[in-house]
Amino acid sequence: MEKHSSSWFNVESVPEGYVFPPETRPGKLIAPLCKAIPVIDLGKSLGEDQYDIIQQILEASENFGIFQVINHGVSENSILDMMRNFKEFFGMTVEDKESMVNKSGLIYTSSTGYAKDGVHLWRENLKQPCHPLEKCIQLSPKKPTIYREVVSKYLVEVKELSLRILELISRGLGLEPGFFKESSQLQLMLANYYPPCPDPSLTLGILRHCDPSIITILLQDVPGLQVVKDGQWVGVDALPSAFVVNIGNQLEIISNGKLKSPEHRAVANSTVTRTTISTFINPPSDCVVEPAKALVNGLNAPQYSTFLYKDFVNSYGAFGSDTEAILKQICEP
Ligand SMILES: O=C(O)CCC(=O)C(=O)O
Ligand SMILES: [Fe+2]
Repeated sequence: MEKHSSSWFNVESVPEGYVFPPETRPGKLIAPLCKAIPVIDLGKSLGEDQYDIIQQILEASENFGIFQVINHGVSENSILDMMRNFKEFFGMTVEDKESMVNKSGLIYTSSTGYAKDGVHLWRENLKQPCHPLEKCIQLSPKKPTIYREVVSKYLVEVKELSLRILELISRGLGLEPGFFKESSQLQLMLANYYPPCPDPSLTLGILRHCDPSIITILLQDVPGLQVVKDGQWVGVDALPSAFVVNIGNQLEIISNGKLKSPEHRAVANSTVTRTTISTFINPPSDCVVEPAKALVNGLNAPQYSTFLYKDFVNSYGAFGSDTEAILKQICEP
């Protein structure tokens, strides 16, 4: 077991335990920021442009599986406070951070304590369960002092945004209003902290994966998120006050493969710290997941079988983040 240090990343070269094999590391090739990923103005989704916004969301979800939203209704203060809160949280000593999270469900992971296939990720992270929110917040860190107030306000606002986007998607797919009510009940938040890295071509902040959620709403302060588009890694720009919306595996399945859940990863950079907050909208564990009946007919055979969400999640133990293997095992029709 390596010894925890409050500054594992203050090094001149990348320690051996953080170097990924050539086939998984980012390498020297820079993934260009992809300007074609749509930026959708949700401010227009309430008025007469609603139909147009729904089409933009569906098109982006089919072509990229990812898009950004602006004028989304989450307050500027909430966004700034969240970033401030988590920069302060991750700036504390490892001992302080660890002392605050020995509560059920709340998990702090320093990079030194966690290895994926024997290699450490270039990040620290904090997993914050959110359901039910009032109870989870009572078990949240007390430091920074703004933590509980800021995080609970943000989560309420982001939940509202997530449900709004799902409602637009259900209309676009031709499903009945409230279609996602049951499958979108559980919120889960991850705060990620990627310090500057002496050689980002060798390391990874998060390995290539698809999110096992319905959708994910990501806040990022600087670029570092990459998605696979037409077989190539491309970067997702960090726009001020925008959210990145990611289609999760479950939504791909419910839409019978019409909407795509993109493979993505996070890379570090050599100059600045990157902080991101992922908020996942997940089904409850006993939720039955399957292609929506309205989308399956004589011309459109089901692409996936019916399964329980918990079986999908539990298969991560056996398959890691190999989504193809999970889909084959759990939901091949
Ligand atoms: O930090 C990022 O850019 C990506 C985070 C992510 O993919 C996740 O939390 O699932
Ligand atoms: Fe992700």
